[in-house]
Amino acid sequence: MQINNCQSLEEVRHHIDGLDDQIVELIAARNAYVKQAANFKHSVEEIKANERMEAIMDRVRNKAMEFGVSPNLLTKLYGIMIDAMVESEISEFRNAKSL
Ligand SMILES: C=C(O[C@@H]1C=C(C(=O)O)C=C[C@H]1O)C(=O)O
Repeated sequence: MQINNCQSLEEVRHHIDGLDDQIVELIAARNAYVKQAANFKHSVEEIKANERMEAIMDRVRNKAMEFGVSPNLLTKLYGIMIDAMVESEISEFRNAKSL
């Protein structure tokens, strides 16, 4: 991704706002796929998929280091995000079962 050399605070904030819009859209898309994962699982225990979570954390921490961002920040952000998405996957799973 190209990073512009900004000439004003307004320009900096314009880029930040644009990136925030994309981040929110990406999080919503990610959550939509996580919910679909419920279709392929058979129990709440299976939904939690701890091994997969750990693999994601490793991958994201490595990616963070590649891009010069704190791996601990990414661990915290992903921890919060995955916990919330697992909850939405569990709701999806329970709704599908009660149909
Ligand atoms: C989407 C899945 O289910 C859950 C949600 C995950 C995620 O948010 O990436 C990862 C593992 C599971 O906790 C999956 O098993 O792949």
